[in-house]
Amino acid sequence: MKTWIIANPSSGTAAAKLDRVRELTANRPDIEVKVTTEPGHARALAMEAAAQGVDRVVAAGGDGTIHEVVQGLAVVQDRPMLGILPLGTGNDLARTLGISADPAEALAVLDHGVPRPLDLMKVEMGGKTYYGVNVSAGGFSGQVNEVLTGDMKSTWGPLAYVRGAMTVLPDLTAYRTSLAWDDGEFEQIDALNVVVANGRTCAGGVRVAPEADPADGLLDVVVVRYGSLLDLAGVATRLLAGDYLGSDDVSLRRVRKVRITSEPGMWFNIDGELIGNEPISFEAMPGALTVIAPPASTTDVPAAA
Ligand SMILES: Nc1ncnc2c1ncn2[C@@H]1O[C@H](COP(=O)(O)OP(=O)(O)OP(=O)(O)O)[C@@H](O)[C@H]1O
Repeated sequence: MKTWIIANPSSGTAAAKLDRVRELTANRPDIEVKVTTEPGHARALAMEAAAQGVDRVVAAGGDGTIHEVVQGLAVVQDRPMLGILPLGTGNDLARTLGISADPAEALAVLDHGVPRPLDLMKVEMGGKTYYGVNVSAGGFSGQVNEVLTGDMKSTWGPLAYVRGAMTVLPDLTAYRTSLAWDDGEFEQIDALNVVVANGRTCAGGVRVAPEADPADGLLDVVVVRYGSLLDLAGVATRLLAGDYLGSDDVSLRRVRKVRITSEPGMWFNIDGELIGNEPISFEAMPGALTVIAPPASTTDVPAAA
């Protein structure tokens, strides 16, 4: 079986781990390591792999790298299987799938793991199409994303999100939000944040969709209502503890499709990459990819550990 590892040398922990990956794969003629040279390169390499009949494409990097690889795989006809080798800061999709951040353990999954279906999210905004694989968030999360700099990420690591949230808190916005659900039903909510999730965590382990199943063919849509600051502090605490779905300010709906418009326009990110603040629509692509996951993947249990 032919495997390409597409590695992003600028991902959070690549400097420390990439040489180890090279070492571990040196005697494997079936595995080629391709190192990206610029943003967008991982997408092109994933498409090239498909064109050359490569069986498995391993995204070696963080969620941004997996996102780029997926942009390539989503648009080809014969999709290679996806593998994941976590070299990022947050590595959130790997957490959901139970893939270790240790290179030797993650590589072992390629030999001993099992192919599992993985849904994608087809996202449309401003006439452009994107494919999300982990989590898309708008509103408060988008505002945090806007203030996050590369420096903040390297200084704070997984805590960068909390640092960013502190910067944004004084500017909390109530978004008059319209949600059109797949059955045509329509809802209006004053929202602080909207999360559309395939995976369970973002920003390095924050459990924004603790019950999401990336193989159920559905999107978990979590809406946090705009409330008093006191309530929001409660939601934030419960969010970090992974039980915010129990809050009266938070609702979860599992759907195939949702279209979201808001006033003012919410800034949305997809898998951590900021895309814009125009109306946005999401549609699940059930089992669009096959991912190689550990035999006992965390998606077998209803909530993340
Ligand atoms: N060779 C490269 N040089 C510079 N940037 C790159 C290169 N290849 C990819 N990128 C960019 O790096 C960013 C992705 O980083 P990635 O998400 O993998 O790491 P991270 O931010 O440390 O991890 P995480 O998202 O899990 O916290 C993407 O925006 C991608 O476009």
